[in-house]
Amino acid sequence: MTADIISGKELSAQIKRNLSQEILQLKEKNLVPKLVVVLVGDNPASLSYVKGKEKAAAEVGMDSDLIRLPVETSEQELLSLLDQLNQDSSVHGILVQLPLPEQIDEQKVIDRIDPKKDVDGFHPINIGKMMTGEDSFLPCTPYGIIEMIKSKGIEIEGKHAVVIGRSNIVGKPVGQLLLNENATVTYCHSRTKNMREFTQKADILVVAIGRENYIKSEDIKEGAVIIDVGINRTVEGKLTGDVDFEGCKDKAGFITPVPGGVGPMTITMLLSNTIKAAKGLTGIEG
Ligand SMILES: Nc1nc(=O)c2c([nH]1)NC[C@@H]1CN(c3ccc(C(=O)N[C@@H](CCC(=O)O)C(=O)O)cc3)C=[N+]21
Repeated sequence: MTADIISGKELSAQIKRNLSQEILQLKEKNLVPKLVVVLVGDNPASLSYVKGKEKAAAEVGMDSDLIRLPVETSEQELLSLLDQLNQDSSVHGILVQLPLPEQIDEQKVIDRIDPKKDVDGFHPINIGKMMTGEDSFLPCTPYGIIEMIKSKGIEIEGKHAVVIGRSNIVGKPVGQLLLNENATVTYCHSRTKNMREFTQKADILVVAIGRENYIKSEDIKEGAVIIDVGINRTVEGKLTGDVDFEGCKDKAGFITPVPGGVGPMTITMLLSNTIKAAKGLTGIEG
């Protein structure tokens, strides 16, 4: 079998065309959705992601601001900035780029963002609503993954979905969203014994472990849907995922590439969430 490649780049381009249209309509009603990204420190990878977010916002005609703070910023300073942004009615979406320097408690920061402006979907209120299936901001990477699967008309209901990784930003929420779509979900992680017994049974395999070439063709089931969330830099500086793409592409039914897969979709869902926030905060519809 030769896998159908799910291009996050192409799907993103399609979705962004629709988002641009929606923003034009909102602008006619004097609403310009605005995203503020806060970056503490100067980690090069973080800076590169943040630039990607700004570029994507500009592409769809959204306003965005990047607030850069020095690496020695105190927790209190960051919390005060968030209070200001929460109060500022011109700001609809707030994203604090993670990870944060060690003197800052990430959970405290996430908890301080107004849940109505929490376009990352990391606030406990939004996580709770996601679990009960209420309308909420969905975390961007998991949301993008579900959209990628659905874009190919793949049925999720009744499928065995296996998630490798249990982080709060990817593993846990993607499992929850798959469960909301009526999949049977198994979580694997660093303490799982005989992980291959699980991965070989997966109809849908989501890999978010952060290790290059972790999943090889012998680890997957023929025809499976393989979603690669990994972003690893090789010694040569090349970007690769957690899946041996070349090895798996002749066995999988569907597979996502890195780059050009889940990454671009993460940014696109962030834009979508920011439009949702702008509409929710103002009551204006497109
Ligand atoms: N509060 C917060 N929210 C996040 O959403 C968040 C974060 N912190 N911290 C870091 C991770 C990582 N992340 C990526 C987004 C896009 C690409 C992406 O577009 N990648 C391109 C390649 C980009 C390149 O060449 O560097 C691709 O896969 O094709 C990657 C990674 C968002 N994150």
